[in-house]
Amino acid sequence: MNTDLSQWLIQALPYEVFVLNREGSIVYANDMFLNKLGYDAKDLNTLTIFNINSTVTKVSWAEHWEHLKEVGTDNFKEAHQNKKGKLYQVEVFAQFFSNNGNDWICALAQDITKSSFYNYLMESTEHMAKVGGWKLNLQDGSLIVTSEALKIFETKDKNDLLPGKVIHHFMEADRLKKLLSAALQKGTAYDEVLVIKGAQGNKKYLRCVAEPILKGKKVFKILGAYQDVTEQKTFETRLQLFRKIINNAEDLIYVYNREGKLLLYSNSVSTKLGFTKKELDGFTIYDLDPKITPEWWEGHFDEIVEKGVLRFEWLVGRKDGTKFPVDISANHIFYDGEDLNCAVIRDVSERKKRDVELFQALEEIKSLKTQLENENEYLKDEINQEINFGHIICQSKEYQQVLKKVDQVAPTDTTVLITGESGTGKELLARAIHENSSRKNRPLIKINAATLPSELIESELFGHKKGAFTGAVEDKIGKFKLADGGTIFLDEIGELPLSLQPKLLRFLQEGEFDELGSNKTIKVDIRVIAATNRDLEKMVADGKFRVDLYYRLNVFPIYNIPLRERKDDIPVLAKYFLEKYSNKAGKAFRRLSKKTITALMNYNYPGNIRELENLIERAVIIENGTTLNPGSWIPIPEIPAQIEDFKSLEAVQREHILNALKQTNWRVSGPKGAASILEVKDKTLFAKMKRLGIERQTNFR
Ligand SMILES: Nc1ncnc2c1ncn2[C@@H]1O[C@H](COP(=O)(O)OP(=O)(O)OP(=O)(O)O)[C@@H](O)[C@H]1O
Repeated sequence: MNTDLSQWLIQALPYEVFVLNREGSIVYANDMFLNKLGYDAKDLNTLTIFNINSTVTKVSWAEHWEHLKEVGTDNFKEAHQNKKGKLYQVEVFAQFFSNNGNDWICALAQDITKSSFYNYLMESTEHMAKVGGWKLNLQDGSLIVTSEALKIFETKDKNDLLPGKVIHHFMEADRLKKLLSAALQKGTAYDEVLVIKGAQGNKKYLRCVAEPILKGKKVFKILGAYQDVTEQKTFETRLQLFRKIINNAEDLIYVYNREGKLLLYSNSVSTKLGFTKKELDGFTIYDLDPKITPEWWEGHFDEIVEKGVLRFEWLVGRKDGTKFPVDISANHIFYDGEDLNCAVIRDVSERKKRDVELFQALEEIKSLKTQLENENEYLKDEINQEINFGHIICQSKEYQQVLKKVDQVAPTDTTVLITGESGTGKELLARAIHENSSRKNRPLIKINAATLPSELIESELFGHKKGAFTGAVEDKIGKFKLADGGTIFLDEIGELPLSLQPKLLRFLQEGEFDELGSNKTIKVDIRVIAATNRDLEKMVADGKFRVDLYYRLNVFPIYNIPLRERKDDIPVLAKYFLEKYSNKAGKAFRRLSKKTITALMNYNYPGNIRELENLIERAVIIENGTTLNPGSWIPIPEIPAQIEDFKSLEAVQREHILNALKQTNWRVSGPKGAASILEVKDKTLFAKMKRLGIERQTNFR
């Protein structure tokens, strides 16, 4: 090769060519070298390796020289610096020459800045975006894949990514197979997210994209990419899950900003409150709760921001205007540069209802407990009184008639008035009525108006509140409340003070009363049985008993006949009492002698059965043996029609006139008047009435 040709060749090569001597001086360089580094040919006298590569030192150059001398050639990458100081990357091919005792290194350098930077950039970007590319040439079947694509499939063999093989990485292999064959055969592009299984069995979501390139109608290349979107997908799935949780929540979930605008809400807000989503989308807190003012909201929002979370009770309104109680937990969230209020609202209607029910039940239990305690107290007192009820002894036809009435009225709720002399067994009848009624499992409460001081009767009957009067140091439950559900037995009703009669009347009419010192009306369900040994009709006539009350009580009267009018009962009663007191006293009496019975039958018993009972009790104490014979204890029969039994003339007249007036309904004059019946002049009768103090009791009739 001649010198010109070799010179031309060196200049024409697409490389920077330069020759260096042992000292590192550049003794020759082609134009490309000079141009690239910004030097002239005349600079070659002074230019050294140290000018173009600032990292080379004298020592490293000497080592490099020796190394090349030994190995002959070498290939490496370096950074060259141009005259202005700018660096660029080069790939160098260096060769050691020796000629006539002169040694040189000849180097060929190529600027690789562009290719290496873009490669680096591409690789880093692919890695950051987790995108691996591939290109399939259908002409020769060759496949090019990027290193990131291999990483995604966790393989080193690019052939693993050939269509026939890559499908096996996928969990839905058939899906990808279909997509690939459509791309290969018809040139159909695709962009889908599919799942592969990683080496550790972990799921990876891949976005698979393919872009076929066609020549005419024929597919000749396919460009594609796989992107690992597992993170996004997991995030997305989690987001969907959170959304689902929020939307399925029973609780109402709202997110508001400071202006009160509703930014987000759970489905329950719409379903529970009755607003459409369209309505809610434009809502503010003020639309949802018109009670809220901007000042309140501002203060509330500040408090949430300050405290992080606030819990409180509230009433939430539905679209139809109804409201329900809720527990609210309002949480502060700082999101996207903005303070938000995320409120979780729980409907507590059921709980509140249960609380009220529980409270009511507790109150009921409390009141039942007090009632039971009171009943218990009462019953204890009753037991101490040793009343012998349940043993109604009867043989006479007369008394059987009385008991028949008891049988008839017992099952009803009708008010009963038992009249009769003292000791005839009125209380026994009252108990028999109660025991044979549906109320028998509830108490029979007895109150005797004759045994109580009149000022205490009202509180005893109706109860009082603490402080109702001086001495009322605590609440007292009245007998009426105590008897709720059962029967009240008002013994000696004739003794009830006139002042209290209206209150009893109100109870009989309405079934309600007020406790003393309370304006709360109490309603109870009670059957009333009253008893008296007094002539109530006369008391009415005398203005001592209210006529309206009398009629209310006298719904079903039972007259308890005196013992002298049912003498057939004397033998059986006497035997019953003999056994009772004999047993009690530990005596041996078994029977009464005929004489005793005759003697007992001859007596009239003004004290009725109680008197007979007392007699036998006394006899058992005095006498001994198995048969009770007459003794000092036998009462002497009364002498009938004693002088003191006669009424005065005035009393007889008074009674006679009153009877006539009752007949005429207090009409004195006229053909149907009392004067006409009594065959006296009107004037005479008026005068007599005045003298005898007969006055119509207009307030009761
Ligand atoms: N048929 C009867 N069989 C057995 N004992 C009776 C009978 N009738 C009354 N007694 C008894 O006679 C006594 C007096 O009866 P009770 O107290 O019921 O009379 P009362 O009419 O209510 O008297 P008072 O009007 O004085 O209150 C009681 O011990 C009662 O048990």
